[in-house]
Amino acid sequence: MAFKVGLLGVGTVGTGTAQILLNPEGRQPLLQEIEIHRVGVRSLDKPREVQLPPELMTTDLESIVTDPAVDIVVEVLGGLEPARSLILKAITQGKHVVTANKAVISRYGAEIFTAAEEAGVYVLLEAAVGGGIPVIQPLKQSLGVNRIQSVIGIVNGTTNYILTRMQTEGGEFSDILADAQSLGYAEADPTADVDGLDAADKIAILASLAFAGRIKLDDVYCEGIRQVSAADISYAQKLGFVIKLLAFAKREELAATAPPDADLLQVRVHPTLLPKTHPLASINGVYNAILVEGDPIGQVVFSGPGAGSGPTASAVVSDILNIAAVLKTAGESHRLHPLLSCAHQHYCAIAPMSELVTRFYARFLTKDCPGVIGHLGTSFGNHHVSLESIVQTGFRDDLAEIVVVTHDVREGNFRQALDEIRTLEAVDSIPSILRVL
Ligand SMILES: NC(=O)C1=CN([C@@H]2O[C@H](COP(=O)(O)OP(=O)(O)OC[C@H]3O[C@@H](n4cnc5c(N)ncnc54)[C@H](OP(=O)(O)O)[C@@H]3O)[C@@H](O)[C@H]2O)C=CC1
Ligand SMILES: N[C@@H](CC=O)C(=O)O
Ligand code: NA
Repeated sequence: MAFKVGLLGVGTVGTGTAQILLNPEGRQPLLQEIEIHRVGVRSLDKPREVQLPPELMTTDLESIVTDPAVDIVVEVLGGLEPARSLILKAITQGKHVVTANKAVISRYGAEIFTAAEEAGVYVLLEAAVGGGIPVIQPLKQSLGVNRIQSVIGIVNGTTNYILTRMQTEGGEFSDILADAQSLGYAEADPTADVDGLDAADKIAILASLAFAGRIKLDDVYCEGIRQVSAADISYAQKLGFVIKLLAFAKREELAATAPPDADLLQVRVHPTLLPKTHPLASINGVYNAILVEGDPIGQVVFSGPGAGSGPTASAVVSDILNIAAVLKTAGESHRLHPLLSCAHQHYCAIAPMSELVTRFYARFLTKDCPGVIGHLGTSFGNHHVSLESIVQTGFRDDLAEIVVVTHDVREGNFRQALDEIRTLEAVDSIPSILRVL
């Protein structure tokens, strides 16, 4: 029996997917039983890097998801629509779905997984987080017996590539972004990468799996890398840190003033100063890594290429293979495999950022007058913010530049201190505020 795939999209990921499926030799033997039956694209005239028989190609994507011969629909179109509608249509037609689309899953996961459960089909999404890195299935299966405490990851290849190159060669942000686009790492609209939205989609998905509940994307705090300047990268380096865009999902120890709700999660994305010795600090370029901490396993790090054609296709095809394997062994009348399907019902409660307890790095530009450092210290003290270091690092445009690193502090208190500092006559501006791990 051959399993028939309807492939929606032959861009970066679709091309890699077709290349694996068309060249099964030397891989898992079951791949030889999977064939590409139909292929949907936007333009039939576009030159393609993979040779696909022209009679398989169509621009009528709906005809693929309703084709009775198709067993598995692979959605690698990107964007919200028509991807969401086509996934839902495929499900109601009884097709299994494989998708790399974290934007659709993080927004419409509840609707999609409910429909899939009702229809008795799988929706697998290994490629949606960490590209080629196996992390979704390990969270569902191999780590399923653990109580997860935290998931911390570098989950966006484009921004990690940009930050790494800014750090190593001090290049211009826009030139480096253009390189990331030409390498196929960036989203069609790269603001999703740069502004942290892609990482927010991904951590919402990981949090949902790790903490067995649904996550409202609006609850995920999100800051991108636009505000990270060459000056911050350089100061961070001198202080023993690297700057990474980190995504966090954790049962956070909350400040004493927080509501006594033991199950509050922190789910957030922001650039972070990371000690150079931290396991995620050496993850560079398009590489991603996800550090999972659970009981009783302790810490596990998953790392590998987080974007790009071949690596992402590896994850897509592994999902196709998983479905084919289950269908082959279970036959037509199978029930959904509980370690492959997804059936969360309740929504997780997310703690407000004001209750987060973390260290901060802040850079101030001030008039160069006596007592400024003292005034800053007093304002921080007024709001119970204890400082680890405060140094005048030099001058910028005739203004004194002062860099502060705090001890652990409740974010709400730190923000109040900054509000007071902004009113100080000597303070010109606060160009950077970054959290420190
Ligand atoms: N690129 C990467 O490294 C990674 C991407 N992903 C995800 O994979 C998905 C695909 O990304 P990627 O391959 O980079 O995207 P591309 O833009 O490279 O490819 C998109 C493909 O879908 C087709 N397509 C898009 N919209 C339509 C439409 N309305 N009708 C018909 N065809 C359409 C395009 O057709 P045509 O070729 O004719 O224009 C193209 O073949 C996204 O969800 C992305 O987030 C996940 C992990 C990594
Ligand atoms: N644009 C994304 C692609 C993979 O998900 C990234 O840069 O990580
Ligand atoms: Na993955």
